[in-house]
Amino acid sequence: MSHSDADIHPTVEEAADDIADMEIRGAATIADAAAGALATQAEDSDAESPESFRAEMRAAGRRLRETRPTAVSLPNALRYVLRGMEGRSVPDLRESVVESADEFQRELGQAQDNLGRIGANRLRDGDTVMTHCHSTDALSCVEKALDQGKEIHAIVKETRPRKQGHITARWLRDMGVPVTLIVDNAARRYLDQTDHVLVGADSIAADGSVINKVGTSGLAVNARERGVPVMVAAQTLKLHPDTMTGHTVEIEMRDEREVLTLDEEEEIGDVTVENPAFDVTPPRYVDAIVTERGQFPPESIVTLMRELFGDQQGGEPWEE
Ligand SMILES: O=C(COP(=O)(O)O)[C@H](O)[C@H](O)COP(=O)(O)O
Repeated sequence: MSHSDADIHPTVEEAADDIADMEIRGAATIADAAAGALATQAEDSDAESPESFRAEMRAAGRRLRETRPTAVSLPNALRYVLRGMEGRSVPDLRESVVESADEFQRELGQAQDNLGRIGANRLRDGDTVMTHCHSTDALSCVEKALDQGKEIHAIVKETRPRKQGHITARWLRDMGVPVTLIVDNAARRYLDQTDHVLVGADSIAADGSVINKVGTSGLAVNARERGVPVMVAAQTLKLHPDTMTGHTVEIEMRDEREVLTLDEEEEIGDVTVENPAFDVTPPRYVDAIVTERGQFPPESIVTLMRELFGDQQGGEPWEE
């Protein structure tokens, strides 16, 4: 690496590209990768002064931050690691970043395990869950239920346009769960055979709204109409601190080519394609948000947010 103040490590560039291209995807996995990339930036830095080290870390943080806007786990991870940066010399700063990234990654894994155990208690022996997209937090609940000796079945929504349902189907098969894969449009029909809708979250807002893969809100409304409870598995890393002061969560709009190929467009003719990646499920359609700190009705999540973020003031650590 050269000695310029804002040198971004190739590992950070690669992680940022992979997050933007969804080679690395899912809120928890994105956060884990971002923390790991910051640790590499720190470890390999040849900055000669504390100022240039800090400038490098901020530049790396900004590069990662700009990849995808909706999953708050990403800025929450960057805040955790960069706020842990302390020391007066480059070696001290380096050590603090590496330690803080390590601690973040350990806590993330631990939170997912704890959340899984709490969520598993909602599932009974023989239950069928319906999933949407691919959520490691949601699958942790199924895994822990299996550990408790329960038999669980899954109806897995394909999840157009990227078909993350295929990843979920593979993970569940690896756990030994019988899987029925359905197209998204069949979900309402199969709710009659479903005991729980089980999804993850990219962000949870202060009013208890759940921001998750587009299609989650329609599924939740249908589930309410059919009397099927909706369970959202989301570790506290998914709580969005800015929403406590009235900010809304930005919904990522992705490339139209995920929906319509060039060949298809040539056949149809010129049309406008909209491809929002996420949507907002209002709290009244959600029965429980399961976190590593316990399960909450969505309306009361703000209390937990105040406890966790109440004292956080000031600018973003990658902008300072
Ligand atoms: O919506 C998605 C992934 O969207 P994308 O595929 O566009 O990233 C997942 O449900 C959440 O990120 C939660 O996942 P996890 O529980 O693993 O954090």
